[in-house]
Amino acid sequence: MPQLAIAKDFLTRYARLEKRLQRAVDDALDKFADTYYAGGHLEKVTDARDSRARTLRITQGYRGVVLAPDAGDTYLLVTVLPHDDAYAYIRDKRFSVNQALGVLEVRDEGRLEVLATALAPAAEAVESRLFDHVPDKHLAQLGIDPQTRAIVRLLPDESHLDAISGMMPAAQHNALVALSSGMTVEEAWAEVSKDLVDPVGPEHIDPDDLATAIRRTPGEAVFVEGPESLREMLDHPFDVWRTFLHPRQRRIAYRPSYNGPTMVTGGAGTGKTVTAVHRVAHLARRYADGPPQILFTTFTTTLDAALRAQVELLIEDPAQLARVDVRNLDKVAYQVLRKERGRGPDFPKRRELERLWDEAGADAGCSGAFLLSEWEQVVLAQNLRTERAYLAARRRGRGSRLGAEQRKRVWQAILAATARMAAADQWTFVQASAEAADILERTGERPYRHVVVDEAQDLHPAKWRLARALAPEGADDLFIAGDPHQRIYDHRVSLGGVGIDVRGRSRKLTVSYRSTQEILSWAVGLLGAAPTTGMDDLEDDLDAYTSPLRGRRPTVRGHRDRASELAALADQVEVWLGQGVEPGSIGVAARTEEVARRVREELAGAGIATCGLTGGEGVRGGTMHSMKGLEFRCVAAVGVGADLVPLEARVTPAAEDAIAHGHDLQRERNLLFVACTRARDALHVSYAGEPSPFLPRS
Ligand SMILES: Nc1ncnc2c1ncn2[C@@H]1O[C@H](COP(=O)(O)OP(=O)(O)OP(=O)(O)O)[C@@H](O)[C@H]1O
Repeated sequence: MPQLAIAKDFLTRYARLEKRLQRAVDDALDKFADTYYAGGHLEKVTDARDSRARTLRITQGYRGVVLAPDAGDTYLLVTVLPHDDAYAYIRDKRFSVNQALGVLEVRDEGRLEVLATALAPAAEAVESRLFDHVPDKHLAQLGIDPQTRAIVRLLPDESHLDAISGMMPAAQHNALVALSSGMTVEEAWAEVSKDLVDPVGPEHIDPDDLATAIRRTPGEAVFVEGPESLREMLDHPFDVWRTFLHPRQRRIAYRPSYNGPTMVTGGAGTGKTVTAVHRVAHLARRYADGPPQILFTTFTTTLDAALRAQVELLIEDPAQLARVDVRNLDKVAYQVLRKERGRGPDFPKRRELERLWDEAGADAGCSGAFLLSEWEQVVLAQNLRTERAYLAARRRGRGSRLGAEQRKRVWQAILAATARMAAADQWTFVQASAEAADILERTGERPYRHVVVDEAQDLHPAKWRLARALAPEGADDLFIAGDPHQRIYDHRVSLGGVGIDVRGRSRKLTVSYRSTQEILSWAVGLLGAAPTTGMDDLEDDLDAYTSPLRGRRPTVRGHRDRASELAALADQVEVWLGQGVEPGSIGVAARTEEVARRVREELAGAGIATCGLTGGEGVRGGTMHSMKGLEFRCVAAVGVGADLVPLEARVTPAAEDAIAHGHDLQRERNLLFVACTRARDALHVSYAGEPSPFLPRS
């Protein structure tokens, strides 16, 4: 049976082609698919470096590159490129099977040859070279083949190793990076083999067996079952994640079962959401009928729609799809309350509630806003039921200190306000979650079997208690995805504190598929040096966080005043639009509503259509908070000056509470990090007056 495989690069390049060219690719593939066992439409190229490489004619100006075996019947669609680039590719690239790992690899042999000649004098000039201490035997054990070894022996230092990363097979480069960082050969092997789909021994590796090598490399190339599944893939080219999960993501998502709550962490864009969506699909396969068994949830309604769209793309079987509820926890709490009480709770506007709380707070000498947040952030967060418990509670992060007498008055005011809310049947969302969790605890009812939580770092403890109570404790009860570096609200939850134990079941993703390395390295600098505590109470770092994507460094521009900053923003947006970036792929973020509004006015004044961050026609604009969970090709972060970032009104003064001050500053840093890491290809940061102290000094 002939076998057809498609490489990730083919799909990602196809996604970026104009519609006209995509149609031409479709036609060429249709013809090819009809007869591909004969290889009839493929063209052999006389000066091809790898005799198995062929071109597939798409149009006069475009070619597909196909790898065709000498014998057998496996074809790999490698990439699709403008005519000359395709021929240059075929002249320079060679494919091989890694002799230690068994995975498919590709190298730019043309450039490596040039480099070897150029490196020879530099290698002569130094006394010792980077890998002098590593015997050939160890290099071979790690899959470094003789050709690569010849170059490796010439490398004077790590900067040269970095420089050849795009030319040599990725797995071999990873092994060398591991060795150069001081690892032993055993440690380096553990590092490079950890993403293997199936462990292999060299004795089982056939250098000519491309089909098996492709099977061992599902993050880069996969077999398609036939023309229909190829069509299906090409119909959704931007959804590369549906097919090409990184082996680590796949292992986490498709592990048959976990014997308790599981957590996935990782920097922005490492595919936590994607992994969670695949986990949902995996769990859904268990159920053919009955009520929904899986809740997929996150903390805002705006993200619900995006998650639902992804789930619908991935789960094709309507019966399985019907077993999944995608909704945020506020809606779930509403349903639990409605079922219990026969009617749903009413959630008045925050301002309205604050007025009610203002009245209750008059005696205690506190504003309604302060009291309301004291209730939600201390009382409901810690589930305090009595005055005694409140008097003894830690009020971490709450700013102003309260003496015992003052606390008693605050407690009384809270009782009075909550009684008035109860009489009017008014609720806050946090309170509804706390109440729903209590109801489930009391009744023992468990509406779901599995709860999958995305953006977990920002859930209020009451919502965690609800999440915990929604599914019975046991295998696969909770699957949690989040990044503590992206905390942008005040909830610093310890999962242990809400009865969720993820010890031994915590996994980390480190490769960013969204932002380029240039954007990522710059953005990590915004986070500062303070250690971050993860949701499991352990320290979390972004040390191994990298991106395979390369691009331009972010630009940072200072301006005299806001008017000139915004005028320059309009120019920048024009440049992006002129480069062919779709308006909806440009996102502009500001720290405050006020600046976000001025941005939209300025762009509209310059004749550029704008809309909110999540929908509509035009360039998208909004606050940094509402950027969470989104992504854009180009991002402009505006107003990143000392006047707005950090936003003084949101930072507890150090004199009042030093710990709260530190937390608030970190949260402001995280917020800027979140906004900047929404960018895939380009990031532009600007300010008026003095720069934000968070910006790296240039
Ligand atoms: N294995 C993969 N191959 C290609 N693209 C991927 C892969 N995994 C994720 N992506 C893409 O990378 C981007 C980021 O993925 P995702 O939103 O899941 O990351 P995240 O870790 O949840 O990000 P954040 O924490 O910033 O919200 C998306 O465009 C997604 O489609």
